[in-house]
Amino acid sequence: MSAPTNLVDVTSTEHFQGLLSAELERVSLISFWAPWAEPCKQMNEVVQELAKKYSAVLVLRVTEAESLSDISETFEINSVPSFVLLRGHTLLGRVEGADAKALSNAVAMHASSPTPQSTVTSPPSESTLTSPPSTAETKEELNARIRELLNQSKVVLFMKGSPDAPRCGFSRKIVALLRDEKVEFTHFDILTDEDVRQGLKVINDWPTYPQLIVNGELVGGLDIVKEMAESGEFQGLLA
Ligand SMILES: N[C@@H](CCC(=O)N[C@@H](CS)C(=O)NCC(=O)O)C(=O)O
Repeated sequence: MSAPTNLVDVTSTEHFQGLLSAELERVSLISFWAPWAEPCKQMNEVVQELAKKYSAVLVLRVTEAESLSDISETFEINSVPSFVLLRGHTLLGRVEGADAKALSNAVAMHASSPTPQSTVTSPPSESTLTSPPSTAETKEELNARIRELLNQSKVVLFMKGSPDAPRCGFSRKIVALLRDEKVEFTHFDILTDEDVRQGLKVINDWPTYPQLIVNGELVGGLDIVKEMAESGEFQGLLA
């Protein structure tokens, strides 16, 4: 039996990011599984059936492996099987354990419609051709707002969630690092504002979060800050 084309085995973090970022409006089901875990076998079949039934949903299988541990950590996966539903990068829901019914219900709730879906995109409706409502923020206004956020304090962390309740493993790690280094910082939760989330990526030419800002300028994400802290360069930057 050939696998449906919307069912993809993730091979690396970059592969995963690329697939998710390709269509930010698409619903994805991420299946975290391991070949050694018996309950995953049965759930793999359920996942395959769901992929067939909802061809508009992108189904990504993440096998438990060191090379993919960043992905599991981001979604705070502690056991397999576990499932996460996203729209683009936004979390819609999660199901833990081999609960076929809960998984089917969750997918049914968020998937727009079962297959067959037309692959032809319908022409934009009239309303999408008109200019945005006057209340919408212009690009200039958004950029000005982002500039203010960048300069709200000497050290600003753009992260997912808050320092006390991070919603991504990378954000959690950078908060721990800043706390270890006894750095005072303010934060902005990019999950609360999609415009800032996407706009800041462009301004800083940096595709991911966390983003650490010192004196209004991007220092980097977790990897860069970690390296700088290890070499002592980071402490110098704050002096
Ligand atoms: N290696 C990166 C990891 C950060 C990362 O991959 N973040 C992802 C997942 S949390 C991200 O922000 N993706 C874009 C988005 O969610 O908008 C770092 O050093 O900061």
